[in-house]
Amino acid sequence: MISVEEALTHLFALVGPLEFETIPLAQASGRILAQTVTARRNQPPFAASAMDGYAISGASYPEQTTYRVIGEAAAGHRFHGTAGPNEAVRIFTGAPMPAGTDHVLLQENVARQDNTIVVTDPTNKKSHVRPLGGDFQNGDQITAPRHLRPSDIALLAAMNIADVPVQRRPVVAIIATGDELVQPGETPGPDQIIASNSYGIAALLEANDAQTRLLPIARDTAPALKLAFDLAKDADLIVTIGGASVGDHDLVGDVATNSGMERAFYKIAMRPGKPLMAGRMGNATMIGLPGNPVSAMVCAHIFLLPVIRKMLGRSEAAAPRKTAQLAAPVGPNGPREHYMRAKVDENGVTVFERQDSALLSVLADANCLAVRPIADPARQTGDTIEIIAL
Ligand SMILES: Nc1nc2c(c(=O)[nH]1)N[C@H]1C(S)=C(S)[C@@H](COP(=O)(O)OP(=O)(O)OC[C@H]3O[C@@H](n4cnc5c(N)ncnc54)[C@H](O)[C@@H]3O)O[C@H]1N2
Ligand code: MOO
Repeated sequence: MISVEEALTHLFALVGPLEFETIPLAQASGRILAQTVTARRNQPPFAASAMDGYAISGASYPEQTTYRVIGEAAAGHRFHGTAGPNEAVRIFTGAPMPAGTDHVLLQENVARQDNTIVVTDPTNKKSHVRPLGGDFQNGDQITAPRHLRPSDIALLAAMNIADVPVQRRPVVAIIATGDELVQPGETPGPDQIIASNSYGIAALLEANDAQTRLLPIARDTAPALKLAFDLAKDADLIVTIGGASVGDHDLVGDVATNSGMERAFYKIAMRPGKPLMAGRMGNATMIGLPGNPVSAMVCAHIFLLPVIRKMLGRSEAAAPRKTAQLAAPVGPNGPREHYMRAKVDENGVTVFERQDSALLSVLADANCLAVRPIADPARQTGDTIEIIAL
């Protein structure tokens, strides 16, 4: 058995960043910017009014209190003349500042009669002008890699970048295996249960920028598994669930090898998740997850997500850990690194009593995994422990 750390090193060696693709801006939210992009314009492209009011020359103000209104500038429609020292141009928010002006009197601060305005409140001395390029300038960059949030989409749009280079999302084929499984919504036979892992894992991967394909459930026969691998061969990553252990019906490893998988490792000193396997299969990476529902989900957090992140062009990094204080004692750990279902809140970390890797209800109650090193002794309330957020 190898350590979790060694397994991650093997996995990182199996995958590299995928190529980028160019997609329309409207589809780019949530994607990872793959190439640094450069603004080819200034924003605003002209000095612009920030308020509705009257544009004047600030040099004369506030001594000058009366101005003659000589025209109008609106957003999208500049005033083409030049304002003299005691002249004003009616202006609206977003309009280019007319030649000869550099200051906007708020309309609330003047009284207008016909074509004359009189300043009624000279205390407001702000210019209310947005300088040319005050937001961004020609040549300013958004640096890759970057997870594009809605505010980035707005900035890209303002920069007039209509097509965005983003990292291609890895395609992950998910194969649930087992004679006992039926799909959610179907009627299980007396010895059957509902396939849950594939749905949980697909949800987790989709939330982390992968595209998932849920393949039909593969029965516990070599031809059924072989067919599943054939169907999955165009994926970037093939994830099997179950059939990974040592039972007579655990055929995934053998069939994968017969289908051309070059194994990188099998079995890790981890709990849950011991019978994990991985290797290369044609152009794809294959990861065989254990069937126990919590084992599969925990392995997805600890191994699949870092692999997906590397495929998306991010640096090689294990699931991020934080430290927290125990809110209740925990017993000693055994010979495998233990990822215990736990809850963290303002009182600290409480490790759940029931840690069987079949218990999805316990996993759903957990908001973190408390990580116990190999042979970690019993720990007391207040001791520091590492956790991984779920
Ligand atoms: N003699 C030994 N037995 C087992 C060992 C061992 O070392 N020696 N390891 C145990 C550990 S640890 C695990 S984890 C499991 C993993 O077994 P498999 O990967 O072969 O998984 P299955 O046997 O196919 O299934 C285990 C369990 O999970 C249920 N399952 C499977 N797939 C799904 C799915 N898609 N959705 C929901 N539930 C699923 C399946 O019905 C079984 O109950 O092996 C131990 N045994
Ligand atoms: O290692 Mo198994 O994955 O404990 O349940």
